[in-house]
Formats: sequence, structure tokens, C-alpha cells
Amino acid sequence: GLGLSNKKDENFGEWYSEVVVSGEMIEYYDISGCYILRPWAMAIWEIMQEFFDAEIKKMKIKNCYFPLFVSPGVLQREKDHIEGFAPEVAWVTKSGESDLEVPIAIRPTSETVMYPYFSKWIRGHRDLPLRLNQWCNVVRWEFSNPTPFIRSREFLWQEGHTAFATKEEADAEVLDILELYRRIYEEYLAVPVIKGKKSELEKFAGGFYTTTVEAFVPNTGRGIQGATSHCLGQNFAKMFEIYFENEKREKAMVWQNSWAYTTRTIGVMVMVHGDDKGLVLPPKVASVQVIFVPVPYKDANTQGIFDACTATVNTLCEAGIRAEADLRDNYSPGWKYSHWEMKGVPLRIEIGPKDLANNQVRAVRRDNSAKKDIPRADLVEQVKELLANIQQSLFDAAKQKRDACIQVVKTWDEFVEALGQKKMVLAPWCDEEEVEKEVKARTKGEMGACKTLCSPFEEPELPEGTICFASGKPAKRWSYWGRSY
Ligand SMILES: O=C1CCCN[C@@H]1CCCn1cnc2ccccc2c1=O
Repeated sequence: GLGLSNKKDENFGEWYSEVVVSGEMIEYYDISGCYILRPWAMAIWEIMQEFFDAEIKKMKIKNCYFPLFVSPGVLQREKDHIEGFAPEVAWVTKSGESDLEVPIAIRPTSETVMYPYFSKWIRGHRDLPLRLNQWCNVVRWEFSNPTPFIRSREFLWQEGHTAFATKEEADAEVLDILELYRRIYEEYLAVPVIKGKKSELEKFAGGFYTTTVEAFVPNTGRGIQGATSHCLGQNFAKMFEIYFENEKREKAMVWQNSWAYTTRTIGVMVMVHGDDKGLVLPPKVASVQVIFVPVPYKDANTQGIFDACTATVNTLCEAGIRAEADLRDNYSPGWKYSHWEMKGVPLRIEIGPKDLANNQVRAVRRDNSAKKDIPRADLVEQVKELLANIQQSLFDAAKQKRDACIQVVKTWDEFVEALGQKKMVLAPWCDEEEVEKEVKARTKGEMGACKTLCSPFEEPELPEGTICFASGKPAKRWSYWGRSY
């Protein structure tokens, strides 16, 4: 097919919608906010899932599956935290022609589904820690502009729900999981993230505190919450009466966490790495890491070229590299080059008559188009090295670009100027919610309001006497601010 008709740096929104479709990740669906995840996207989800699932199993966390449907009584049990979310809850009201006696909610998240059973299953301290996870879909009937992967009415996620006897155990797990989320982004998707804590205003209202990995999209100058790991404190234990008899034989409430990452991760990766030729997939999450394209020439030994492609693909596959050959005879090599570039395959290998004669192949990187002739004898090692190099350079380039979008400010004027330049702003803050609300109100503009993204765990020195950029009061901590998704 033809190339993209939108350029990333000219109209980003249209570019994004086009590239996820042309790259065969997404097919639009006839219900707004719902998207078809095609195999090219599903394979990325599965690679991340394989990593994360293995890691949580090492932590003795067990997978389970709770029903999709939530009875209204249970959902309302948690009125304070869902009051803000209520409009997003989708309800089943009929079956066939007849109305249901009582409407049933579709899970937007599973706290209220699971915790009545946590209460039933947890009796004594020997029942703790209880650590469950489920891989499932959730539905949130959002109305703001739907975007493939980034904001959809149904999405895939994992949700972890754990209960401990002590706060210390819960605090530790929150950070263990957050580190896994950082690894998903930085080691698999090659996307740099900032670990931090959400403000009281931005945290999960039903919880105690929220930690997050924040990503950033330079093209739009918007931050995006990459994944969250909440400590729920004893809030839900109180609400759902989840008690246990501790070692002093006292009745105590459990300490709980909940944590999730979603298919939004794929959208962030596309936004960060994609270019005007299409998707750019980091090798670690590419279902096809190397695509072989035969370049037959007139009467030159076409069969020999095809056989060489097949043989080298097998050699690479045996070495654990995800390689395929595109031997279709109804497409030209040139068509195949742009097709696989559109799909973001990290490495293309061409074999033409000359390559065949010299017992070599020509490798072409997707990230920087660099070409390299490789003797077939060294293929496995050189391809492994190339893929590792592509992975690292994608991360390095994204980090450099993200760091260039961070502006440290001390005053309101500097803050507003940096926002106008689509930056993510690091500013000293008095940590007062009223001030945070005021900044939101004062920055409401066509680009959308600016909010706190997180207070970074790694923060610069805050010299004595530093004042808050917005209120002039004594600053208590640094915080990242920005427009966000
Ligand atoms: O993030 C997580 C991690 C996984 C488990 N759930 C927590 C918190 C979810 C917060 N939330 C988010 N949207 C909602 C939408 C409708 C009803 C309830 C909710 C809701 O509770």
C-alpha cells in the first residue's frame, strides 16, 4: 500500500490514528471507543504478559478469574471512591426481550467484585498474605475523545489485588510492582518513565497512596500515566470487613494494594517511537524481529535466493530470533520494504544475486536505515548484536528527547512559558491541594488544563527557603506538572 498521508510532526492525532491501522495493529469498530486488536498488536501484549506473569509468579502471586458482572449493591458499597466514576459504569439491563429485575454492572475494576470474598477467605494471619491477580478486560464508558490503546471503552489489563497483615509488607510490594512496570516500559517498550507518587488530588480516591510510572509524549507535550501501583491502606478492609486474628489474637484489619497496567502501554510505545514511515517496534516486543526479503534479479538464480532466505530464517529461529521470510511472488521487493517498514519490523535482511554469490546478506535497520553486509557464517551473532543495539538506541533516543522536554522552573512566568513550549515542568510546590486546583483552573486553555503528574522519588535538592512556584508559600517538594492524557 501507499505510505502515510499524515506526518508525525505536522498532525500528530491523524498520524497516530493512521499508523496504528496501516501498521495492522488496530481495526476500527462500529461502536465508538471500541477497537479490534489485530495479531500485530496482540503479539506485543502477549510478550509483555509473558514477562509480567512470570515475574509475579516468582513473587508467589496467583492468577484467578472473577466474574465480569457486579451486583449494584456491592458496587455502591464503595460510594465515595466511585462517586466520581459512576457515569462510566456500563450496565446490563435486559436479557433478550425481558428487562432484568435488577440491572447488573460490568466491571470497571474489580475491588468491589473481589473484596467480599477476601473477607470470607481471610480469617487468621495464616491466610495472609493473600495475593491474587487477574488478566481480563474492563469497561469504562468514557466520553472524552477515544484513542486507540490510549483511551478506549474496553481495554485489557492485569489487576493485582493483595492483602497483608502489616503496612510494611504492603509498602514493599507497591514498590516491587512499580519496578516491574518500569521494566515493562524501559526494558521492553524502550520508553523512559518517571517513578513517583500521585498527589492527594490525583491519586485513586479510594486508596491510601498511589505510585505511578509517568511517560511523556514529546509531540503533544503531554504526560501520560503509564501504570499505577496503589497502597489501599485499610480503607477497603474497613468497608468490606476484611479482618484477621493477628498473632496477639486481636482482631485486625488487613493492609491492601492494587495495581494495574493496560493495553495503553502499546499506544505509548507507538507514539514515542513511530515515524513517518510507520511503526517502529523495539525488538524485545516485536513478534517479527527480522524479515527476509528475497531480491531476485531477472534470470539470476531465483530458487537459490529463495532457498538461502528459508535456510537463514531457520538458522535464526533456531537461535531464538523471531525471523520470517516474505516469499510472496505477487509483491515486488520495494513494496515489501515499505510494507514491513510500516509494520515497524526492527531489521530487514535482503538477499540478492550478489549476496548469494558472496555468501552474505544485507541487513537494514528500521530505526536509522543503516545498512550492513553480513557474512552468513556470522549471521546469528551479528543479528543478535544488531537487535540489542536497536533496542538500546531506541531507548536512548527516546530518553534524550524526553529529557529535552523537561524544564525546571521556579516562578509562575517560567512555568507558563515552559507549558507553552509543550514541556513537562519540574517545579517546587507547597503540596497544597487548593493550589493544585488553582493551577488547573489558571491553565485551562485550548491545550487542556495542566495538572500534577507525580512527585518523583528521585528529586533534586530543595534548598531551604525555596518557595512554591504558584503560591509563594514555602515549597515542600518538587512535582512534575504538565498537560496529560
Ligand atoms: O487502578 C487500579 C489498579 C487496579 C485495580 N483498580 C485500581 C483503581 C481503579 C480506580 N477506578 C477507575 N475507574 C473506575 C471507573 C468506574 C468505577 C470505578 C473505577 C475505579 O475505581
